[in-house]
Parts: sequence; structure tokens; C-alpha cells
Amino acid sequence: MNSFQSVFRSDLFQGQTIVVTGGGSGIGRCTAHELASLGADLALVGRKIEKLETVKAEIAQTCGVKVSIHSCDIREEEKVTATVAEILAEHGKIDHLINNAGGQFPSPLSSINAKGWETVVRNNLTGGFLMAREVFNQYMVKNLGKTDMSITNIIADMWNGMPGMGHSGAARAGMLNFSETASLEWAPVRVNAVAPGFIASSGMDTYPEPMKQTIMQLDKTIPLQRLGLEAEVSGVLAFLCSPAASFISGSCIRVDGAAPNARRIWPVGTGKQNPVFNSFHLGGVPEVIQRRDAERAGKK
Ligand SMILES: CCCCCCCCC/C=C/C(=O)SCCNC(=O)CCNC(=O)[C@H](O)C(C)(C)COP(=O)(O)OP(=O)(O)OC[C@H]1O[C@@H](n2cnc3c(N)ncnc32)[C@H](O)[C@@H]1OP(=O)(O)O
Ligand SMILES: NC(=O)C1=CN([C@@H]2O[C@H](COP(=O)(O)OP(=O)(O)OC[C@H]3O[C@@H](n4cnc5c(N)ncnc54)[C@H](OP(=O)(O)O)[C@@H]3O)[C@@H](O)[C@H]2O)C=CC1
Repeated sequence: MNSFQSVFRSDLFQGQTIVVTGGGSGIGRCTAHELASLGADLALVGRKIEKLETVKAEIAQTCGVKVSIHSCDIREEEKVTATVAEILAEHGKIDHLINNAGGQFPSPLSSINAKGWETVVRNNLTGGFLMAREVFNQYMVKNLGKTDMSITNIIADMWNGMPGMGHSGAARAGMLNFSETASLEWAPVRVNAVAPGFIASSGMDTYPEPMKQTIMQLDKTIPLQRLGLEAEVSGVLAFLCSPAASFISGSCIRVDGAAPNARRIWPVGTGKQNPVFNSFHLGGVPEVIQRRDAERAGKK
């Protein structure tokens, strides 16, 4: 990568420090490149330090901003507290937090045990809360009104439920409500959520190949007829940190090509009886999508 071609002004975040969790891959990596190209100093947080080192080296080749990297599991309260203190010791300030780290394993609800449920809820709800609380308590609350500060929480486009993602969907719904309450309690810090739909990110590589192939074929069910790009999420994240969003707080911006507007109807049923699970595990196209495509073809 020679440089990131952002649509924003190249000095937009000059002199600002932005924390990006999950900055070592996918949407977080892309966001780190975009923000660095706009002059931001960065603190990248993730569990695997090698991934963060790679992104830091990539950015060093393209621009001269300061990048610090921090190995931290956002689910560990003491570690989060220490990491935010470490970031402040290195940068002296945190203008914006992008709570992007997260993920889950796909499973029917009936097969998730308490440990698995808690693992995913801690990853997608508790961890983001801990990061936000520490950034707010250790820095933002002491600097209210001096400068525009924001927290953006990545959730997911799982409105009305999503088979195989029940634990994650519950956590993301919680994160949305947390964002709404924090926008009240922590104003004038702006707190928003961003809900990506199906994004062809490197995160998809963590899924088994047949499931990945099935997800790639979902483009036909999305009104814009394609999956989203990492840069289409990072652009919105940059916008929310910018003065152009200075009156936006307590909101959720969907980045999903209008997928929920297509009123996708999931097949009901538990476990392997549900065609969604069959298709995701075996690599076929869900029946419901075949039916819709056939109906559409019939109308043409
Ligand atoms: C269908 C529709 C799809 C549709 C799919 C479409 C999705 C689109 C929207 C979302 C897209 C994305 O998020 S893309 C980003 C995707 N990236 C990721 O998900 C990567 C991040 N995921 C992870 O890091 C991990 O998988 C994570 C879930 C956090 C667990 O990591 P940990 O190392 O902390 O935990 P582990 O030690 O592995 O596991 C802890 C416990 O969790 C449970 N557990 C963990 N993995 C498990 C598994 N594969 N199957 C069952 N249970 C599991 C067990 O109880 C484990 O305990 P034991 O039994 O004792 O071991
Ligand atoms: N791609 C998509 O279609 C969608 C993605 N999302 C969400 O967007 C975010 C980014 O996903 P994406 O880029 O696609 O996938 P990735 O898997 O590439 O990104 C997730 C990042 O989060 C980090 N991470 C995960 N768990 C922890 C943890 N406990 N502590 C610290 N860091 C952690 C991972 O790094 P490491 O392993 O080093 O910790 C990784 O860099 C995630 O929250 C994802 O769920 C939401 C909707 C759709």
C-alpha cells in the first residue's frame, strides 16, 4: 500500500490522537490507514501484537504519524485500565475512541453453553463498555468542552434477529443501548454506533470456507447488489470523528447497502433443521434466497 486515498482533507486530524481497537485487521486496519492518512496519531489495540506490528510498519511506510500498539484483551478489566493509562502516558490525550474489536463464532442458540455465550457477550458488549469507560474516566471527563471528543461503537446489522448469531446480536443490541445512554451521561462527548452489514473484510477469512462462500453469495439479497468494502465503513468512522459530525450523537449509522430494507425473512427452526444452518455449514444457497430469486426472475 503506497497511500490511502481518503475523500477527506489530508490534515483533518492533525494533532489529534485516535484509539482504534481491533486495529490489526479488517475494518480496524483499514480505519487506521485512513485516519493516519488524515494526520491522526494512533493507538492500536488488539490481542495479537504481531498483527498490530504489521499495521504499524505499513503506516510508517506511508506517513509520519505516531503509532503506538497495545496488546490487550478488551474483556479484561484491569488490562483495559492499564492500557488506557499506557496510551495516555505515550500520547497525552485521546480525542476519539473507535471501539471496533469484536467477533463471535456462529452457532444455533440451542448449542451455545454459558461459557460460549459469556465469551461472545464479553467480546462484543462488556469489552467495548470497559474501553469507553476508561477513556472517558481517565481523559475525556477532565477535558469536557475544551475540544470535540467522540466514541464510536461498531455493532452489527442484525436487526430483528439473525440465526446463528444470537449471542452476538444480543450483545450488539446491548451496545446500541449503551451508546444511547452514554450519549446522555457523557455529553458533550459524542457517542454513536455504526452498524455494518455484510462487509467483505478480512474478518470473513475467520469463517470456514463454505460459510464464507455462502456469505459472498448473499450479494443478490442486498438492494445495492454487493457486499460492502472495509473502506466504506472506515469512511463513516472518519466522518463521525470529524467536525462535520459535531451535532451527531446518540445515533446509529447503518452501512449495509439497505439490506434490512429488503425485509429479508429468515427461515425459522432450530439447529440443523433450519436451512440457514444447513447452507452455512454445507456451503449451499439458503432456500429462502433461492425462492426469492426465483420469484424475482418470474416477475421479469
Ligand atoms: C450461521 C450464520 C452466520 C452468518 C455470518 C455472517 C456474519 C456477518 C456479521 C459479522 C461479521 C463479523 O463479525 S466478521 C469478524 C469475524 N471475526 C471474528 O469473529 C474473529 C473473532 N473471534 C474470536 O476471536 C473468537 O472466535 C471468540 C469468539 C472471541 C472466542 O475467542 P477466545 O479465544 O476468547 O475463546 P475460546 O477460548 O476460543 O472459546 C471460549 C468458549 O467459547 C465457546 N466457543 C468458542 N468458539 C466456539 C465454536 N467455534 N463453536 C462453539 N463454541 C465455541 C466455547 O464455549 C469456548 O470454551 P471451551 O469449550 O472451553 O473452549
Ligand atoms: N465484516 C463484517 O461483515 C462485519 C463486521 N462487524 C464487526 O466489525 C468489527 C471488525 O470486524 P472485521 O474487521 O470484519 O473482522 P476482524 O476479525 O478482522 O477484526 C476484529 C478485530 O478485533 C480484534 N479483537 C477481537 N476480539 C478482541 C478482544 N477480546 N480484545 C482485543 N481485540 C480483539 C481482533 O484482533 P486480535 O485477534 O489480535 O485480538 C481483530 O483485529 C468486529 O466487531 C465485527 O464483529 C459487524 C458487522 C459485519
